[in-house]
Amino acid sequence: MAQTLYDKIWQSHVVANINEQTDLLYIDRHLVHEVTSPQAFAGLRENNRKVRCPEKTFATMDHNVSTKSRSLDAASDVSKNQLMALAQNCKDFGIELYDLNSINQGIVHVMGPEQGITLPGTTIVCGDSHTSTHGAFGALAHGIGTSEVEHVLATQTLQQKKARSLKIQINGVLRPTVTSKDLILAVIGKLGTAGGTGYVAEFCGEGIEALSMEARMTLCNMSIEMGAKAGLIAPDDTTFAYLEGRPFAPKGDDFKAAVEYWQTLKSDENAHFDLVVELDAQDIQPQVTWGTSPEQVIGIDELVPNPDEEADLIKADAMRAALKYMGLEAGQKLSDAKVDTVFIGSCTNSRIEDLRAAAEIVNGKQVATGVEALIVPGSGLVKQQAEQEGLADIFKAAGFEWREPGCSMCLAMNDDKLGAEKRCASTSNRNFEGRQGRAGRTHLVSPAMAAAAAIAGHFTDIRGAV
Ligand SMILES: CC(C)[C@H](C(=O)O)[C@@H](O)C(=O)O
Ligand code: SF4
Repeated sequence: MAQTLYDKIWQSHVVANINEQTDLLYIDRHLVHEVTSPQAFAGLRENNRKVRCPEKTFATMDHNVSTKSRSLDAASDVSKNQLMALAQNCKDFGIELYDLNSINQGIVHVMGPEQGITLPGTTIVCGDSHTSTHGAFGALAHGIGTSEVEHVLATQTLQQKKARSLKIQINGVLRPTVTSKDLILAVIGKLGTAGGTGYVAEFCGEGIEALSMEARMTLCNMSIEMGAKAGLIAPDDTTFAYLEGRPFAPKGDDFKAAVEYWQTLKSDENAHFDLVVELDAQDIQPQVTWGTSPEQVIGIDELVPNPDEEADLIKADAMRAALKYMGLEAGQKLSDAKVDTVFIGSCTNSRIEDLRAAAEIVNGKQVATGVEALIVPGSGLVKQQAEQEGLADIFKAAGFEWREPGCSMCLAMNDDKLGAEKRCASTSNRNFEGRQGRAGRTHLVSPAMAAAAAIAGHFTDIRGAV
């Protein structure tokens, strides 16, 4: 029977059938960060258990770290305790940890692919919802809860119920300056934040094949924001080229053999999908969210929608609440809203290509007066590369702050908080109330759109700007 990519990965990882819908799956890679792991390790200790496969478990410090300094002491007391607990747990259980002294330290979803830990056809879990990022490599990757973290640490397996399959086909290629961030925002705008609930979404078509690995990661990263369990993209030559030579990727003949297998990892031509959605890449323009949910999004040349014109009364109420919180009026142009803060970072958009795209806009210009703008690279390696390429100098000369890697203002667990009622152009993935700081107003955009907002002091249409 014709199989989807999801079916293939699933089938090759079944350890046991639990019941008709549920299987016990083998987990190839387990990524760990400081926020969702302490109780899991405590559980192991209580039951006198070991980590089953420490060599398949990788940890990094990201959510709580200060981005102003690489010293642990720069973190708040609560954060420092959590970071120190992670260090102790990794030491006690024999797990590789990229701590603040390591150049490999960074946001867990930037670090995994960068190290070649993320490989096609593998199952990957992490106590973090944006684990979906790794699906860009054709890995079945999703977030898990803390009790599941403990289960995977102890057994290297996980009970899972098979999801339905969703195919998102992108016809044609994106226009210049339109990125995969705009594409996924447009998809979420179309399907809604619950549109993917109960599904694993496979992205395919010409528009996907043309994307770089970085762009594919951005896309899969946000598939969780439409409710999907995971995002998937079939691996191809772009994937293999990215992986070759990475520290944990297979080497030499092993790599060749792996590529042969990886080439089989695609949905068969007649594979059945439970739902199929098609989009035309050429129709997509740079996107900006106007509300407090990623689905509340418009193209840069559209007007903020009017709740009075929304037939669904519940939706209309949510729109009114969002407009109030965001300090916006129905019918206004987003380009008229003054931006106070610009955040370029997060596991969605803090990779080298993202920084290159932002630098291209910024080069030779100045951040608008009164705008606070920060760049937080996704990892030590991204930071180093950006410095070597001269990007850091471009940003610093323009008036951006150039920070140390971490999650930072994506969720403001450290000192990087958006001020109350401040408007932020952010390259992150969530614009919920208070996400970046109490009463802060988040607009999700691509790195180039964020960079342009920093220079202009408001949102602008970047088409034709580069
Ligand atoms: C802290 C963690 C549990 C959380 C997540 O799972 O997504 C965080 O990464 C986020 O983005 O909100
Ligand atoms: S960067 Fe943001 S979305 Fe990504 S893992 Fe960190 S907090 Fe979560």
